[in-house]
Amino acid sequence: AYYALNMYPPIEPYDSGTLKVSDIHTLYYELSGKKDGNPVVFLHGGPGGGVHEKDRQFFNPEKYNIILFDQRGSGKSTPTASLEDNTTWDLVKDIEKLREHLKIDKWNVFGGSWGSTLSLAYAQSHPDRVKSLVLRGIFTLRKTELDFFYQNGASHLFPEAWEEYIAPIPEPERRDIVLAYHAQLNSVDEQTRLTAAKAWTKWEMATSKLYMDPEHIAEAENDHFSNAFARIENHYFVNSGFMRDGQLLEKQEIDKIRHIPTIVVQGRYDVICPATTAYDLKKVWPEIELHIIPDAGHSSREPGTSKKLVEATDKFADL
Ligand SMILES: CNCC(=O)c1nnc(C(C)(C)C)o1
Repeated sequence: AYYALNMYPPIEPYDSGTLKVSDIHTLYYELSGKKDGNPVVFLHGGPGGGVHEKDRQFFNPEKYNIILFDQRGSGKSTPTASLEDNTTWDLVKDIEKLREHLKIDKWNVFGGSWGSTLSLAYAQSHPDRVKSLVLRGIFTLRKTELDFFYQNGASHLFPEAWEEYIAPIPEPERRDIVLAYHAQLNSVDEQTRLTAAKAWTKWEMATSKLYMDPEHIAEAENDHFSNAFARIENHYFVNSGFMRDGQLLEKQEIDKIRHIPTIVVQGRYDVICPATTAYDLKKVWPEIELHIIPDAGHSSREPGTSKKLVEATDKFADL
């Protein structure tokens, strides 16, 4: 329950809406907490993961105006799972469109996993709009990062789940599993797409916590969630996030955001976004506060991680 994770109690939005951001894409967003409070925008993971009602609970609702939205093709945004006009830089533009739509000048940014990737890309593109950054499970989509989780690395720690993940891929295609999945996730045959989407998603859900969580794993059985999550993640990964390898960690990029108060929370046993990337970020950006949680994996909702994330948002609540 939320108190065991040191999170704030469940709350309902005080408002929600949709925002048309391109010829085909419309975003779903929702506002919670204090209407005229300190604004914070939550950038969800995946990409393609969508927001979850529990994501509102990382923030003090008496202090923050909490803004959650589903990125292109994710969650309640439409068209679901669409890969058209769906790139990192389209999402960065969407965040600015949402900020202007909500008449916000500057805001705090919170993101984990892919959400940390997008937070860094957004801050480096619009540093003057970012009051603070709280990042979890640092992910910068370098080839080494993708290879570790999707080709050869995490597979050594979760051999049972790995066997299920590679099952849909014929042996000869296993030398590039992400590419092989791209073919199946974009197949003309709907059943092929769905089978691949569930196997892809189950691999991530099975490995996201220090202790495997059957309830979390069962979320992969949700067709709508898995289809969007798998198709959009795979699309971004085969395109290397539409960035140069290591771009977000380049000194010239970090110099643009070095002044922004930033707290990073990283699980020691995160096998999806291993701690080495958070450490590389710290080496190029020593000004950040880096907390490595000794008994956590990748998920935002493991006790040590959620406690530290709430401490971080409490620290920035009056900025
Ligand atoms: C490689 N993807 C990591 C990521 O962004 C992620 N992992 N789990 C999630 C959800 C919480 C959205 C399922 O996102």
